[in-house]
Amino acid sequence: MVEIHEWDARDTVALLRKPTADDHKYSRGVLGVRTGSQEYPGAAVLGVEAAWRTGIGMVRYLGPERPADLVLQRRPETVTAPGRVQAWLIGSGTDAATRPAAETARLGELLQGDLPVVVDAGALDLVPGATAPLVVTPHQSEHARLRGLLGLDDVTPTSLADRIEAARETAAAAGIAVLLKGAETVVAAPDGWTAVVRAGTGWLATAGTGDVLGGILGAVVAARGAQRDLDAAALAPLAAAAAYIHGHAGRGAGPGPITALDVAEAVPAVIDELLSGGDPAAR
Ligand SMILES: NC(=O)C1=CN([C@@H]2O[C@H](COP(=O)(O)OP(=O)(O)OC[C@H]3O[C@@H](n4cnc5c(N)ncnc54)[C@H](OP(=O)(O)O)[C@@H]3O)[C@@H](O)[C@H]2O)[C@@H](O)CC1
Ligand SMILES: Nc1ncnc2c1ncn2[C@@H]1O[C@H](COP(=O)(O)OP(=O)(O)O)[C@@H](O)[C@H]1O
Repeated sequence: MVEIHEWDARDTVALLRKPTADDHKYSRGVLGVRTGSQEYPGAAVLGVEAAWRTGIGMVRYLGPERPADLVLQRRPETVTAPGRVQAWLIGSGTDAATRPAAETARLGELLQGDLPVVVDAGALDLVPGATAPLVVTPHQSEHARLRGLLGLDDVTPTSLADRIEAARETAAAAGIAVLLKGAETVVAAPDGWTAVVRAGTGWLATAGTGDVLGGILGAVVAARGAQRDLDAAALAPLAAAAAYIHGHAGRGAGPGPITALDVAEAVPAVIDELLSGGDPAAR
């Protein structure tokens, strides 16, 4: 019988860290971001906004010019010069079919590196063969495509039990952490550790909320990566924490219709509540 961890507020706060008098921006974590494209520039803005709102020392945005301009308009604190980072976020707002060869080569280097990488959307095709510690964030259709690339059955399971089984199989086969998005988010580590996160609201089913999740997760990983080395097994609980924060930010952004940017803006209140000993699920 597979043990499934029901992820909660206490699990999440255990992975967060309040800045202290000893901190400076590099010790709090630096996230490198290569997201967005000519076709989907907004995804870059959403991910960068969410990363900043999650609480991080620095975000370096190193994507194309059009999204970079929009990112800087929204968040002038974003650094666009290359330099030291502790984690990468790639793929949101990109399409593998139109990705320039130079970008494929650059992403390939990151995926063969030592730093943890959050892989979303249009970079999921690069997962097979990658050796860096990875956490992938597919929705159901992206997960089915990824499984096909990995030589696994191209299934699109719908029941929770089947989604759990599929996510676990993908994680074990590729040696990566898998965050399978949905109303109930499933997180699986390559060693079999599995969690379900039930934190969201149906209002999250709106364009760009997955890009926001990528930014939250990137920031959580970079913050933790600034403290210690992370392997794929260590990335799975961080993914569950990010999904928990994201779901409760979605709830907090409501009660009514919400946009993806609303979700990013609601993240600080969730983190403050968690670090103050509160339980957003009790609201
Ligand atoms: N403002 C911006 O810049 C934004 C940019 N974005 C960027 O757009 C890019 C394309 O991402 P995408 O998810 O729209 O397209 P893609 O994976 O090709 O979908 C193909 C098929 O998959 C399904 N499907 C989709 N979602 C599902 C779900 N949650 N759960 C289950 N199934 C789902 C659905 O199939 P159906 O169910 O209709 O048969 C759909 O037809 C990507 O880079 C992303 O980051 C977006 O984030 C929006 C905001
Ligand atoms: N019905 C729902 N209930 C709760 N959360 C949902 C629901 N539908 C989608 N979500 C969440 O919203 C996000 C959508 O991500 P994604 O499908 O990648 O959208 P996009 O590509 O537009 O950013 C995921 O975090 C997912 O878990």
